[in-house]
Amino acid sequence: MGFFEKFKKGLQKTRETFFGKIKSILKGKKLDEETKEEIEELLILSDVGYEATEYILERIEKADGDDAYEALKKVLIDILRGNNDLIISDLPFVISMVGVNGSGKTTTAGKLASYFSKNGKSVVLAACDTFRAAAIDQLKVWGDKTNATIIAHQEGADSAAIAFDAVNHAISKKKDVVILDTAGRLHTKKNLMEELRKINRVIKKKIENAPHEVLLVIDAVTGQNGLQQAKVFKEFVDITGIVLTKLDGTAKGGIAIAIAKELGIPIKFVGLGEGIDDLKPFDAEDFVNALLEGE
Ligand SMILES: Nc1nc2c(ncn2[C@@H]2O[C@H](COP(=O)(O)OP(=O)(O)OP(=O)(O)O)[C@@H](O)[C@H]2O)c(=O)[nH]1
Repeated sequence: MGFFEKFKKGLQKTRETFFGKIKSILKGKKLDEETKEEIEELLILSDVGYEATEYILERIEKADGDDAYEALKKVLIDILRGNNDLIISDLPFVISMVGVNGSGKTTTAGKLASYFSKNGKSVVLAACDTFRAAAIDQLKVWGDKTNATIIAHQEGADSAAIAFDAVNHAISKKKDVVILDTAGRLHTKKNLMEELRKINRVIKKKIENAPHEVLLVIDAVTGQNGLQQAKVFKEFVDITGIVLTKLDGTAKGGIAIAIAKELGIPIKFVGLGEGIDDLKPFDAEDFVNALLEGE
């Protein structure tokens, strides 16, 4: 299945419930009071959020053309587009996965390992979430599936030491990509943020520019709550990209637009299912087309 087909399938609920209705309301028309209210409601219900919704409507009004639908499409693409590609600039390239428990971090680390392997890269997966024994086992299963090397210590071990080992291993064995699966929960928020910073400090001793990417994993199903969590992480950690997971499980996929607009951080990948191939590099145009016109 091509990327666009994947987007279409993954966004089916959001399209059928909300976005798919927009074309018949706006195509070939100007935005008037009545259509404006209809669109506003659809956007808000799909978790686009108040701020982004008002911005979108304002932009359509300013566009002042005869086709409000095309104007809307353009605004959505503008909001979502920018720095969406993950470019491997240095070797070994270190990616840190952060986010709350259950957001899909470990699964996404595994899917990313598969994605890079398929693109001819050798991968090291580091089980830095030592808060939960199951997370370590889960990552080991992904290691088997993807041919990635797993670096893990026992439950409760120092996560920065594991990250350090993983980076060392990658340097000495000339591996291409290191993916750090960090903890999503510790006893306090302060502990968690301290731990993430410590991991960064420690790996910088080996590779100055690492981590090259810090990907914040957000569960789309949690909608506006996920956005609030993201704001907390953003305060403490330099996030370089978002992975929005479980888009297939929600009708409120409009959260992608709220995230891009309010956080100003590019979406780099989206999770469109539980399977190993269900993680896709983000493409704003394909995403918007799949959102608005699936059929
Ligand atoms: N439908 C769907 N399910 C997903 C997607 N991504 C992850 N999941 C599921 O979400 C659940 C939680 O994923 P995990 O990877 O365990 O989440 P986590 O953030 O690592 O959580 P902890 O390991 O508890 O820290 C699993 O059942 C995954 O299969 C997605 O894109 N679509």
